[in-house]
This record gives sequence, C-alpha cells and structure tokens, in this order.
Amino acid sequence: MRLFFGQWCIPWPGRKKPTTITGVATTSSPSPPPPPPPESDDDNDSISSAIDVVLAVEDSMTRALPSDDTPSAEMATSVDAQDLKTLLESKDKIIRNLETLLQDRDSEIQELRSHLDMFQSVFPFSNPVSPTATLHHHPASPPPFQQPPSQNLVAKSLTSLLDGIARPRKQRAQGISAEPQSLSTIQELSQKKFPTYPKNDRSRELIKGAILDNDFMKNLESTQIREIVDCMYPVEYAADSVIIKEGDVGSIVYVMEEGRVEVSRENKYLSTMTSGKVFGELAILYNCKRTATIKAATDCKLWAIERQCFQTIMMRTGLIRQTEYTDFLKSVPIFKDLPEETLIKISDVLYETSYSAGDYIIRQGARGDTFFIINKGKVKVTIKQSNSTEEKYIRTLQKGDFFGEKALQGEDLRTANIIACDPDGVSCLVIDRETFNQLISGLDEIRTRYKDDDVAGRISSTNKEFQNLKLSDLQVLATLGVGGFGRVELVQVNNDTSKSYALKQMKKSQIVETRQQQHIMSEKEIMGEANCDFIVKLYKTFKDQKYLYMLMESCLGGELWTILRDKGHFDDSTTRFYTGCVVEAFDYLHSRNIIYRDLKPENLLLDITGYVKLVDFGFAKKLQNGRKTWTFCGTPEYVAPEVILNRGHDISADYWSLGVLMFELLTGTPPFTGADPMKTYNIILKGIDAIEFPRNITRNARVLIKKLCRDNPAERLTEVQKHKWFDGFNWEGLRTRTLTPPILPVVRSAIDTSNFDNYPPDADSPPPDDNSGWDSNF
Ligand SMILES: Nc1ncnc2c1ncn2[C@@H]1O[C@H](COP(=O)(O)OP(=O)(O)OP(=O)(O)O)[C@@H](O)[C@H]1O
Ligand SMILES: Nc1nc2c(ncn2[C@@H]2O[C@@H]3COP(=O)(O)O[C@H]3[C@H]2O)c(=O)[nH]1
Ligand SMILES: Nc1nc2c(ncn2[C@@H]2O[C@@H]3COP(=O)(O)O[C@H]3[C@H]2O)c(=O)[nH]1
Repeated sequence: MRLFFGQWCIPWPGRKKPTTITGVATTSSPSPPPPPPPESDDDNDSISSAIDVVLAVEDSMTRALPSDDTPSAEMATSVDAQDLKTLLESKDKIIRNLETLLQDRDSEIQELRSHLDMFQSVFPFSNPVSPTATLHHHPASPPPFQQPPSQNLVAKSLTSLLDGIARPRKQRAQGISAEPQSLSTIQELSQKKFPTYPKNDRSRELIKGAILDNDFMKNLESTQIREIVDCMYPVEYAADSVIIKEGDVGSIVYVMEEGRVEVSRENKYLSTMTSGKVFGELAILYNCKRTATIKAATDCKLWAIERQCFQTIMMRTGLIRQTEYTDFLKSVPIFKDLPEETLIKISDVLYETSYSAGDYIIRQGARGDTFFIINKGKVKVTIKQSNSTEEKYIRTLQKGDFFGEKALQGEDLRTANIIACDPDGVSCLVIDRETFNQLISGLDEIRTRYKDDDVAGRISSTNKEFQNLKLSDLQVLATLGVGGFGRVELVQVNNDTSKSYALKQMKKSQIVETRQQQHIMSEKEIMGEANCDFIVKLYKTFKDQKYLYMLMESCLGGELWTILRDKGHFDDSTTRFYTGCVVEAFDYLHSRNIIYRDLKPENLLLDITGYVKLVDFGFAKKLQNGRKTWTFCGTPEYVAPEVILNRGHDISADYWSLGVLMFELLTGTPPFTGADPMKTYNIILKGIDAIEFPRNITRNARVLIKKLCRDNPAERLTEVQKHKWFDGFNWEGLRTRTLTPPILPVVRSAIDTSNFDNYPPDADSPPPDDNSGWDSNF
C-alpha cells in the first residue's frame, strides 16, 4: 500500500507547466534544447517526454513555415499539413498519457482513502480533528496543515484527506485496546490443532503475498504466516452476495483468490478489491464490529480463516517458543534452582544461532561475551595446551548442555574451543553477558522486593467514611476531563464545599460495545487496592442502569499534559522530579506484578502540592508471575515494539514508555511520532537509535532514555533510581513529600477548576440501559 503523503502535497502537474509550450510556440528563434527531465517521479517523466515531442515538432514547424521573403504557397501548404498531422498526433498522445495518469492517480486516491478509512475505523484518534480539539493545540506540534494554493481537484481532495489525519500531540492522545476474546493457557494454546487445507504453490504464494501487502498484518513472523496459509480453507461467493456486513460481529478473515468485491460504508462506495488482497482483518485484529460491507461484484473464490484459529496462531508462536526455551533452561545445571518466572524471563532474551559441522562456535583465546545452551546437535570441546600445537579433545556436549559460562563469570578470554560436530548441524540458544548479568541481578532483587502484604483492599477497610455514601449525595460542580467512556466531574458531598472529589462516569453500553468490561473491572480492582501516594486513590464505586461511577480523590493541579502544552517543554530537573514520581508509582505497581500500560502526560495529574499522581488504570493488569499479556493497548506514541509486534509483553513495556515520557517532557514531543498510528508504529520499530536527540537533552538523560527504550524488553533498565541522571536526586524527600516540587499549581479552593480546560456541556443523548449484569462485581 503506498502512502507518500509528501509527494501528494505538490499540486499536480505543477512541475511541467503548459505555459512552457505556449512560450516556445510564439517565438520564431531556434528553440533551446529541451531541459533535462526531472530526476524523480515516473509520471512526470512521461508527461515530460510527451511534451518534449510536441516542443520539437512545434519548433520544426516554426522554422519550416515560410517567412515573408520566401513566398512558396505550395510548399508551405504541404509542410503545414504534414507537420500539423504530427503535431495533432503528439497532442493526442499527451492527452492519452494524461488520461492514463489521471486514472492511476484516481486509483491511488481510492487506495489512500480506503487506507485512511481503515485506520479511522479502528483507531478513533485518526478521526478528523474535532472543533473542540483546537482547544488543545500543542505548541510543539507542527502548524496545522496548509492548503496548497492549487484549485486542482486532485490536490483538493487529498488535502481534505490529509486534514483528517491526526497530527502528533495536537490533542490529547487516546488509548486503544484490543483484547483477544479468550485468553487461554499455554498448554491449551500449544496443543490446539486446527485442520489444514491443501493448496497449490500459486495459492500459497498469493495468500502470503496478500498478508505481506496488508499494513495490519505484514509484521507477522514467517511461522505465523505459514500457519495461517496452512489453515485457510476455500469458500466461494456468487456475484451480488454480501460477504461481510458492516456492524456485524466478525469471525472470519479472508484472502481473495479470484473475483472482485466492492467495499462500502454507510451505503457509500469506498473501493474495489481484486485478487491478492486481505479483508475482514480489522474486526478480528482490533476486536471491533465489521467496519465496512463487502459485496461480491463477480463470482468470488476466497480463502478464509476463523477468528479463533487466527488469534491462536497470533498468540502461540511466542508462547510456544517461550515454553520450549524455559524447558531447556530447566535442564541447564546453572539455572536449575532458579524459579520458573526467572527462567521464563531468561528465555525471553535468548536468541537462536545455527552452525554446520566443523564450525568453530568458540575459539580458545578469543574474547567472549556469550553464553550458549545447545538446542540441537552435538559439539566437541578441545583445548590447546600452551606447550603444544595440537588440540586435545576434552568432551562432547549435546542438547541441553551449556558452554561459555566463564565469559559470564567475568572471564574475558575463552578457555577452550567449541566445535560443531553433528552432521545435521547444531543449534544453540545464546544469551549475551550484559543481558544475562542484568537480568539475573534484577530478578534477584525483584524476588526480594516482592511484597504481598497490603492487598487486603483499601476500599473496604480504610474508607468507612464512604461506606454509606449514595450517588444522590453527590453534587456535580464542573467537568474536569472527558475520557473514552464519559466525563470526569468535580463533585462535592452534601454541599460541603471544603472537600471535593473526582467522579468518573462511564457509559455501560459503550464499555460493552468496545469489549472493555474486563479492563474496567480490573481498573476498579487495581485502583481500589492501590495504596501509594503517587497513584490517585479510588474511594468508592457506584453503578446504575446506564453508568458505572468511580469516586476518586481530586487532583486540582491539572494534567501534566496541560502544563507541558503551555510551557513547551521542561528542563532537566523539572523532568527529573516528574519522572521520579512515575518511578515511585511504577515501583509500587511492578512489585505487585501490575503493569500500567498507559503512561503519558495526560494521565499524570498534579495534586495541590505539585506532586504528580498516576490516574486512569483502564489498561492496568495484574500479571501472573513471570507471565506475559497479549492485549494490544496503549497510546500509539507510547507503545513498546513488542506490543506492536504482538509478541507478548510485561512490565518492561512500562519502562519503554517511561523513556518516551522523559523525551516528551524534555522536548514537548514524543520521540516516535508519525502522521498516523501506523507510521508511528513503523518509526517505533526502527528503534531509539534512529531518533535524533535535540541538544537540550543532556548526555545523562539521553543515555537513560536509550537504556529504557531498548528494543529487547529484557535489556531495559529497571533500576532507574540508580542511574547517573538521578545522581544526587533526593528520593527520600520525594517519598516523604518534603522535596519542593518544580511547579506549584495555583488552587484557590477545593472547588477551583481553573487548572483544567473548559468542557462544553454533554450534548450526547443518554446512553441505553444495560441491565445484563456483567458489572455485578463493580
Ligand atoms: N482524580 C482526578 N482528579 C482530577 N481530574 C481527573 C481525575 N481523574 C480524571 N481526571 C480528568 O479526567 C480526564 C479523563 O480521565 P481518565 O483518563 O481517567 O478517563 P478515561 O475515560 O479513562 O480516559 P481515556 O479515554 O483518555 O483513557 C483526565 O485526563 C483528567 O483530566
Ligand atoms: N473500514 C474499511 N474497511 C475496508 C476498506 N477497504 C477494505 N476494507 C476491508 O473491509 C473489511 C470489513 O470488515 P473488517 O472491518 O473486519 O475489515 C475491513 C477491511 O479488511 C476501507 O476503505 N475501509
Ligand atoms: N576450560 C574448559 N572449558 C570447558 C570444558 N568443558 C567445556 N568447556 C566449555 O568451553 C567453553 C569455552 O568458552 P569459555 O571459556 O567461555 O567457557 C568454556 C566452558 O563452558 C573444560 O573441560 N575446560
């Protein structure tokens, strides 16, 4: 799929103007040689050569035409007729070229529009910028897109398309989430077998090509693609039948083998798709309803795969690999006493290497930084004595054995040779020194730090004050914010203006529609149990037929996002203070195996003293020891690569986002920022080393950001407090709240909302009732 937005900004066909022709035709002097064609853009090249032909013909005509002092009417007429014919043919050629070009551009526009529509269908933040969004113009973001001066229709329609694309940080970023329908255990997933369907090589290639051509699926691993290809079964649809109906719950992904389908939305034609295209992937990948209708325009032959089979394939590759590696590690003596979760962690950092018989995997005397576990085949250990040139055979090692441990124990030089000696080749699992040391020491500490003492639930025990409180006792004073499921209001209890609270009100119907029930329950549970000064406290929950409510402490200093928006960026020490608050909140959560997953300045609120607290636990999740989670959620600019690649993620994803936060606080813009989410994801996948750091980021800050934003989750720094950037930082002062915050918000009373943006009254009609009972535990 092509998305050259920059290219489209040039008003077509601006580079070769028709005026050039007019200009040459009116001159009677010999024409200069045509200018060299532009270096890029095939389309313009073809116009250019067609135009050059006309120029040459017109030029020769001009020169051949009788001048006043050579009057030969006969000759003039014959030259006239011939050259005129050539001229007309050339003009005709230009017209045909231009028509072809227009058709090409039309289909590109259609493709682009369809592409955009697909993004907008699944990512609500790529919707056209709403009028209220102008309230939140971010100073550091680029100026709003300028209309090109051309009135050309092509340019105009593209301009309006481009206007619909979300620009970085212009408005508050919205979180996204897609929870697989049922999360199964590793055993279930790995044992699950799906029938495979025979197909010829041409069909296999076609399906593979369709997947690689699809922006939402092209990042799948080759094993996943192979499994999908195997499991796809043939289906046929007669012309005019509806294959997918907009709004339905989708359960099948298709690849088109033969035929033509038409895509429409709200009865408006969107595009036509032919052989070699995937469709129906959005509803399955993003757990939403069908975003468009697909109707067979001719008889169609398709390949199909069911949701469950598709999702299982997506999830199990990583899981099976992790399980296999973990099992291996259990057979390695040095690891045998480590707990399961540590082994799982280690298995995440392993990578696999292969050798042919006779290859030296390790050479005695060489420097070494890697530790190996044999996964397949046998190796020979030999040692060369200093007084001999001969290599002495020591032993043979096989599957499950390890070698290279001396490097990890701090020895620099290899003490023996390791030679692959299996005719079928050798495969090893490898860990590098840095990862190994970092991970083991880190996990040791994690184990000792792990506390389970205060999970009793603060809501029930300590908040007797709110025990008898009813929803009707609350009075709404103002709106503090608008979230995905409704508004957050500032409220008081029984007209007591000396205290205020924040009441988050969420539409039940919308929660169900977006399948976020599980997330909301976990938000209540995690916030309710959390007892940390750096996390907004949840006092009580309510529900009625239409809404769920969460009564929280109010943080009247406003969002850190608003302050950043107004200031542009923060200096090193301001950033350090806010990052420190987040580190404290993360330490609290992570030591309880809770992953937060939605770090961004919008979710950091200042209390009246200027300390920040984490809010919005909609994506937070308690993980089983050492296990990962697969939900695609977060905010595009902040998601870690493993989330994008669907490889499973754990608390290390939070450290990635901490690096992103530091960068955004120091510069005003997150490091990975594209014109649309898919571009942002592609930039994220290129890694932090591809990002240019502005000069105002100090060396220590840069080093820390890079250590947090490592591609490999296991390599990310987790002991952030000890990093050089925090040297001299008063952690104790932060914890005891005696450290002076960099910004003291002005809050005049318990009901002063001046640090929040203004929100117009809710214009939406009330949501429908939902009495289905899914929220009985809320
Ligand atoms: N305890 C609070 N005190 C003050 N303001 C709050 C509080 N909780 C939420 N807000 C305001 O309301 C906004 C939305 O709240 P929150 O992020 O929890 O809602 P959400 O529906 O989960 O949002 P999103 O869709 O962005 O995830 C916050 O960004 C903040 O401005
Ligand atoms: N929303 C949308 N879907 C499209 C478009 N073009 C093709 N599609 C496909 O139409 C499918 C309808 O069902 P899904 O939402 O599952 O996935 C959608 C896409 O695969 C388009 O322009 N917009
Ligand atoms: N020095 C030594 N290394 C051995 C022997 N048997 C297996 N090895 C492995 O060979 C490896 C060579 O690289 P290292 O020195 O890092 O670690 C060594 C051991 O893991 C042995 O008897 N002596």
